[in-house]
Amino acid sequence: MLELIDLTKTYQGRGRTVTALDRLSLQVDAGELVCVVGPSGCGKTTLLRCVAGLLPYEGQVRVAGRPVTGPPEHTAVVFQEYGRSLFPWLTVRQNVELPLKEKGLDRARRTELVTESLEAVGLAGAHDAHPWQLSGGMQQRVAIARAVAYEPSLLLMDEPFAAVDAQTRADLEDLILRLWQRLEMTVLFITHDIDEAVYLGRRVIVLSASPTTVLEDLKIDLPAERDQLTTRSLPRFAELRGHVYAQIQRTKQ
Ligand SMILES: Nc1ncnc2c1ncn2[C@@H]1O[C@H](COP(=O)(O)OP(=O)(O)OP(=O)(O)O)[C@@H](O)[C@H]1O
Repeated sequence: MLELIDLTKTYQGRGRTVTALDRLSLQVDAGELVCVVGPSGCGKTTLLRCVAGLLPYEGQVRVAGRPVTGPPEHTAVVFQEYGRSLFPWLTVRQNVELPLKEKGLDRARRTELVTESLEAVGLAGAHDAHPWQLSGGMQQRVAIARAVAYEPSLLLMDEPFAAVDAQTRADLEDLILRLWQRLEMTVLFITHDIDEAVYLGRRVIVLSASPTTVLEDLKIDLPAERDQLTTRSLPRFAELRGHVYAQIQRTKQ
């Protein structure tokens, strides 16, 4: 589904060249949920933006076999800044519906998808609210509803829960797990939170410090059914998070 081969990204500016990604290779199969972690500034956002077709790059990025030269088809992105990703002058319903109009779906199908997705994220009663009338966690739910209503085969998430409180974050993590299982999407989830990566991911990709490449591709051998309390108290969970933590510390030395 997703293939990165020798992906390299350099930023040029004011006489300075930053190599954010250095011949990074990675493969994600259809239907996988893969988390990417790494030290601050290592290029996680850069990686996601290359895959989303928002940045030029060197090397190869392919989604469903096609080279990425712009936003790939059947792909949705959820960013960290929910405040900036929703249109404040549109209602919740209109925000979720907009990409469906662009996709050319008829009104009946759009209504069906908007209703279903808002229900799935627990916002069935908020259709006519404006984003600024909602809490941060609710706004991020709208952004998630908008992404899943689009019925993407690839969902890209860039630290989507970094700005919400711990309780909301746990709820949103479980929401993503449910939606992923139900909709059979491929999910690439960027986070700086090691616990979150181990809890959500079936694989965790640990990135090195800049110039960045893949330091480890770790299979998360926890039971498939995850639960905030049970999963996080498993000895294996503690082992895996300790291992990833040590790897990231090592990259900082
Ligand atoms: N537009 C830009 N121009 C120049 N350098 C940039 C630009 N965007 C990012 N960089 C540099 O590229 C590197 C990777 O940045 P990026 O934002 O992708 O990292 P990150 O891992 O997502 O960071 P964080 O964990 O802090 O969110 C950093 O050294 C950053 O300074």
